[in-house]
Amino acid sequence: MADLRNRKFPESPKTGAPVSATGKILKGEPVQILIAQAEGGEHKFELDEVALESILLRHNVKDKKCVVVSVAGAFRKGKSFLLDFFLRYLNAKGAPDWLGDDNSPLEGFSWRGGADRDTTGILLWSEAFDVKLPNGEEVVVLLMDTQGAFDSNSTVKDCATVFALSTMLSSVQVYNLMSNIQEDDLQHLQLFTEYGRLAMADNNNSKPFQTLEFLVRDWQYPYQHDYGEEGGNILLDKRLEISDRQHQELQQIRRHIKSCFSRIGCFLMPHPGLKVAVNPYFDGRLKDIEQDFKEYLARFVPLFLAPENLVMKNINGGPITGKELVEYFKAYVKIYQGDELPEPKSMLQATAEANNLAAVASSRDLYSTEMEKICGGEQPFIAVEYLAREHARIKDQAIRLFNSTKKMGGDEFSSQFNEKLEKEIDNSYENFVKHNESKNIFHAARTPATLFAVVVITYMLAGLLGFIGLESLANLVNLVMGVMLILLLTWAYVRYSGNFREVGAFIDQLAEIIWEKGLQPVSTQIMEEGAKHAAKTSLKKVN
Ligand SMILES: Nc1nc2c(ncn2[C@@H]2O[C@H](COP(=O)(O)OP(=O)(O)OP(=O)(O)O)[C@@H](O)[C@H]2O)c(=O)[nH]1
Ligand SMILES: [Mg+2]
Repeated sequence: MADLRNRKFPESPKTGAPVSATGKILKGEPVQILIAQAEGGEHKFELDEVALESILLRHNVKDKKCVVVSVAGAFRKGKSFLLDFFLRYLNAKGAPDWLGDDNSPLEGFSWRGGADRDTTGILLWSEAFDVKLPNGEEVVVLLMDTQGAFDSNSTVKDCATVFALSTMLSSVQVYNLMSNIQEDDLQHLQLFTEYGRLAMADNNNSKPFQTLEFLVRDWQYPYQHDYGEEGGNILLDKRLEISDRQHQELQQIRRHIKSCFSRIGCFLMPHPGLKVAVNPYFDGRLKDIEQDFKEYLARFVPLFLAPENLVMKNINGGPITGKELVEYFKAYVKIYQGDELPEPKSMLQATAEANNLAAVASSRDLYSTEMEKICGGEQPFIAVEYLAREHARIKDQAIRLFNSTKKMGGDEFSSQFNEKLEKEIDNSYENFVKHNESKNIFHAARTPATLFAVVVITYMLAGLLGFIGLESLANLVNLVMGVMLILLLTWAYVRYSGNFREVGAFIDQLAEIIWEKGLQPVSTQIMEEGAKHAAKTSLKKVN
């Protein structure tokens, strides 16, 4: 594919179409605008702004309203192949034999046989097609090809990003499905559109996206529902029907899909024949395609591309020009490159995570309830060692409950939740310890007791110093006593009123320092001396 980054399109003076270096007018080519990158296991998408602007900022596009038709769905299901017929229709400019001759190979967006994915990221056709609406207004039509979902190289996030971006930026999204509309197709649609809706600023309650067309390829039951639009809509009504008898989950999927799109339709396509499906040398020529398929293709394409059926791209209720579309592309891609959106996950991973989180929550509840019984608000202070022993016992009980709860995802997956549980339990143990401490009246009375002791000591010291004539020193000690008294009264006021709590905390800290550095060593010393003295006296008595 041409590298548009380093290439500048000079414009043809007459038509505005890009011209090659040799001056020959190009019919157009697929241009990669969203590039999928996988580096060291990390998947990212990057917008090629130069390539995008080379299409949308051309003078015949930038100020015109745009119609954007995209095809999305699982990989290897003929999306690019179909888009090449869209190209033929637009190139024919209304000619009735637009399907072309029997022997021309099908060209345009890259398509091919084989089991491995072909298209990656998002591509636009380099030419925006000028179309005149029945009311005389000129608009441009853009075609968008997308990376197929669910191939073995893409994560759920990759698939969701491509689908969401193409839905947000197109006016018609063709949801390309094989054989039938299955429940998993609806589930994926729900996941992907929700990922898109999250990224869009929700200015009003209107539906965020425009037209969604379910295109069922290789429809095998025409005897039940006819090929084409009519049969498709009957099938669609059946699949999207909501009834009270349905499970809530099924009802919710259907409600979600209906709430996302302004219009939803369905078309049943016949099988194109074995040459298309399995012949490795098939190059897209019409003579190798079944008549039925060609007939219904000729009905399907104009449903979206005939001038009277075009749907203009609208965002926030207004039509969008090429210039504005560039800005929306940039803004939306940036959202998906950032971290603010939650990561879409596979069904198993999401379920396993929910199971594990629920198990963590019930084990944590068990821990809290049992610990509350031992040292909760109503319970008196208990010895620290006893509390630690009980904590170990109940924590063990909670972890055993977590391990014995049935969870999806396997042991390795659970181990990170086990760690989370342990961390949460340890945190709440710290709180229980603090709470228990606060019930210890000796601890609670430490500040007033310390301050009071200092007041008494300074009072006696001041008296003594006055008695031996050291008046100035006695005054200094009196000053200290006064400060301590003020601190004591302030502390009492803070505790009583609950105001100025930071002042209270400061006094507590000060008292703690006085206790630890001054009173506690002295009192320990006195106690030790006292004990020694008592031991000596009792020894003398015995002798
Ligand atoms: N069975 C069947 N095969 C089709 C149909 N249309 C195209 N094909 C074949 O499907 C194969 C894949 O076509 P592509 O257009 O490359 O498919 P794609 O969905 O774009 O694939 P990716 O780009 O890998 O996502 C080709 O061999 C086509 O011949 C169809 O309606 N039914
Ligand atoms: Mg493709």
